[in-house]
Amino acid sequence: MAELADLRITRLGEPRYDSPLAAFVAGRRTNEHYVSEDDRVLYHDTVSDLDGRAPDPHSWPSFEPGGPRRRLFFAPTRTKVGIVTCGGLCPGLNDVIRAIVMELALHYGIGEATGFRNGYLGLTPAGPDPVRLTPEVVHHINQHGGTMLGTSRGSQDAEVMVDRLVELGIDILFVIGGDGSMRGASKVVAEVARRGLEIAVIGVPKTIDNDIPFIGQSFGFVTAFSRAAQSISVAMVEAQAAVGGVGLVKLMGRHSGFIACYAALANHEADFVLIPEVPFALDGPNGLLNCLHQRVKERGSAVVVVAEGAGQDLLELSGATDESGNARFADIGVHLRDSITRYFAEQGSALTLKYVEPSYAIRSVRPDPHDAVYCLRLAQSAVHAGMAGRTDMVVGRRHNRFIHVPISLVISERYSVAPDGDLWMAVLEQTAQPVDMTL
Ligand SMILES: Nc1ncnc2c1ncn2[C@@H]1O[C@H](COP(=O)(O)OP(=O)(O)OP(=O)(O)O)[C@@H](O)[C@H]1O
Ligand SMILES: O=P(O)(O)OC[C@H]1O[C@](O)(CO)[C@@H](O)[C@@H]1O
Ligand SMILES: [Mg+2]
Repeated sequence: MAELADLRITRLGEPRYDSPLAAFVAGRRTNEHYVSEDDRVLYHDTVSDLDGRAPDPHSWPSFEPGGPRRRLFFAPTRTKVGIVTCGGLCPGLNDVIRAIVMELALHYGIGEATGFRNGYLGLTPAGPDPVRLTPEVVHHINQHGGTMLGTSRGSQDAEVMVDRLVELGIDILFVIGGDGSMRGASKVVAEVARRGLEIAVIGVPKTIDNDIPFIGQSFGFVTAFSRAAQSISVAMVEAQAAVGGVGLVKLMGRHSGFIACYAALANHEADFVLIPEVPFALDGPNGLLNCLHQRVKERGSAVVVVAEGAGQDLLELSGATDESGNARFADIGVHLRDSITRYFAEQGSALTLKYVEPSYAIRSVRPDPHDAVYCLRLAQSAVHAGMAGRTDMVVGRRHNRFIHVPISLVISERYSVAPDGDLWMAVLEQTAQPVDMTL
């Protein structure tokens, strides 16, 4: 839960220039489709959340709304902008890059941006040279998945990165990345502030895992779980056609099981969903093996969906990490495949197990139309925020309104599936798996 003070957005200074969009924005008042720039978007959305609060709504926790401002901190046409994409791929990265460049060009008269290549590495002397991003260069990039700028993991020194921004005269840096990238962005902000510079850092939060808090939903997530749902359908068709058919689908989701839950709910085909947030046992009456065996006996086949971070307590962890310090998990998919095979053999039951792991296929694709629109609108919000001199923030959407969220907040915790929440309840209702699979 955040309080009003946690939701304040940092400004580089007083706005100095009239926006080319001023006439368009002037006179608009908050309504169901738009939030005026002087208004705020409430954090809470239930009556009980507001019980006991002071009567003045201005004291309630609320977000600064996204959108164009009448006055700008940076001069239209003269501002220098950098863009970087970091961390794992996600559907829509190219859409965000394209929309930032187009918004800068079309509305603010800024004809080009600097694209830093291969993530934060591109902001250091050891990295590849930056590229010029013009409307012509980015025009068709949204037709492809991935990122035209490339990406990377691995830590870079904030002082070195700020040196590079100063050297190139960058006024606004757009960081398109996940939780790790936002931690990196926060260090860049701190270094910029330490030197007393006027460089804005604006995040566009990206992760197919949907594990970033306070932003509503991350772009690319809908596309990713839609692709994952196709793999579940594949597993179901294979399982149904086989004798003692079991479809086992392993999906991405390091710490948060949103992809597994949504993909499973999408077409009602999963019998068991296993996620990092909810422990399960293999053995025992409610353990996966017995329940799965029963389900196959009753229905002829079954489908198990497992997120990569689920059931790690059942495995031996190596303690290894990737270049960014993220834990490298033991392979729960292979462990389940072997355990199920052994158990069915012990029971003398027929088993045809089809193991499906879509892996990168769910995140390297271009976004579905829903995500493409979301990418575009997040990018436009990010540009408006940067031009108005906001910094140390990311864009998001809450209650269907675009908002500004301090970076400190989005890196303060991880968003995950609540075991007592609506989403997990929906999964339990749809799969009819035991509520507690550890008993
Ligand atoms: N605590 C941190 N401080 C500074 N930089 C960080 C920190 N954590 C991560 N970074 C940097 O941010 C970049 C991306 O981080 P990471 O590889 O964890 O991906 P991410 O942004 O979390 O995206 P995703 O989890 O969706 O793949 C890397 O270059 C990494 O070194
Ligand atoms: O193999 P890579 O590129 O490090 O990415 C894998 C990780 O990235 C994520 O998709 C998050 O972007 C995780 O779910 C997954 O474990
Ligand atoms: Mg991450």
